[in-house]
Amino acid sequence: MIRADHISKTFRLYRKPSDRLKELILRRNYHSVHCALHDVSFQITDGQTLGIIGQNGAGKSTLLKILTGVLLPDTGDVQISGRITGLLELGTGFNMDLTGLDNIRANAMLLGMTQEQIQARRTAIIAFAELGSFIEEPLKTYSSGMVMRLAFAIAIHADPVCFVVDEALSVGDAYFQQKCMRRIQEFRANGGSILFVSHDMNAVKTLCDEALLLENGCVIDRGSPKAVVDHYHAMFLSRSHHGDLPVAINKPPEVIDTQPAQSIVVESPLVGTGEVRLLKLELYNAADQLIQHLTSEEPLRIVAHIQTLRDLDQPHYGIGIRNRLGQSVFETNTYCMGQHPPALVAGETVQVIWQFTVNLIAGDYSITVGVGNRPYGTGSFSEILFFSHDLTMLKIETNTTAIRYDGYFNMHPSVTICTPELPILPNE
Ligand SMILES: Nc1ncnc2c1ncn2[C@@H]1O[C@H](COP(=O)(O)OP(=O)(O)OP(=O)(O)O)[C@@H](O)[C@H]1O
Repeated sequence: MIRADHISKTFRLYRKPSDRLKELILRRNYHSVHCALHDVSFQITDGQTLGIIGQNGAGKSTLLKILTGVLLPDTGDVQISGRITGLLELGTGFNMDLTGLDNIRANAMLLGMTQEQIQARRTAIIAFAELGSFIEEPLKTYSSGMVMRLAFAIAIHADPVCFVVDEALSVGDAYFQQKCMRRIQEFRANGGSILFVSHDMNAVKTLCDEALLLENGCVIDRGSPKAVVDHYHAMFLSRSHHGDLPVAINKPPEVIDTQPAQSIVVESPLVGTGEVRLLKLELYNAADQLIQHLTSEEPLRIVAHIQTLRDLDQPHYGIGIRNRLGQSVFETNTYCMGQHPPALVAGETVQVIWQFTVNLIAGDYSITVGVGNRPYGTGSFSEILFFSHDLTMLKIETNTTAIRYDGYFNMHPSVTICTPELPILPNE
């Protein structure tokens, strides 16, 4: 179990290195203070995977350094019922002049392993790292991927209670990354906790039990990975908004509304200015019946009734389908489709009708709706008027007449089996 209570950390920033010396000698203030973490508290239980997300400079690395004992907090307390290891600051504790073998001993000691433990694990560490004869060469001859292999092998064999998985893992090649991920899954299955720090939001949604969003050193959200990642995306979306009215970010729903959403008025979308309202969102099958269930491979019609409260000169409409984990399986908008929807005047209502054949594997899906004005680039909007996930639920059932397949979509493959022709022997 890991418990962080009210962790805060500030750094002193000096304009020039000489300012530190001046401050010491002249006893005057030559620094400004930067608060990297402010009153951060959380707990990770055994076997839990906690995702930590946030934009560059949000405070993720500082938090990890405090948890792993590399940095001391100014205030607050960390309690860990064992060892926490990971790839943090790749190469920390390695001596580049020593061989891989010598570094195993030195690094494992730094992690607090006893001589007996090091001796017992040495062979397994060497075997896991797969460095061949390089294990007897100095680390300065290693590539960064090779250093990562050694660091991971030591860290995972140090009997941690919590393992930190961060972007440093991506230094490894695809083969070794997969090997590491398998080992991490094993560690987790055996009750180990994982702190997952990544900018890969799909991985956060897939791997984590819970996520924590850091912004300017503060925890601004914590909850299901899907909801927290939505909040994170909403922050980015709202930054691209340049409309007259400010865009508001609302808390995304934790639970998808499973009631038929024939008449929903979404007053507070995930992101929106309040200038556009979604009055109704309806799902229809081929027989024109309002539905929440559909058989895979059948046509679906989604009708979004949208009202604008102000004039829109270049409105565009977006639609998305997400799976149970909140991963986008399909999304597009009228701008990306090369459409030019007509301008709208204040008070006007439009019906945006989307039609698909749903070639999705059976499961629970949800619908995302967006409305923007004034598109630019490859599909961004100067004004984000309405954007919300999980507005209604769609349950896709297996189509027993379709082929059996695994994955996300039925790609409707065709297959040809060729028998190699017999070689033609040259005439003699
Ligand atoms: N040693 C330091 N001295 C001064 N400021 C620091 C120091 N370490 C971090 N900071 C500052 O603290 C803030 C948080 O940095 P941190 O590295 O924790 O962010 P991060 O969320 O890990 O970012 P990234 O996603 O880019 O890795 C940043 O503004 C950074 O400039």
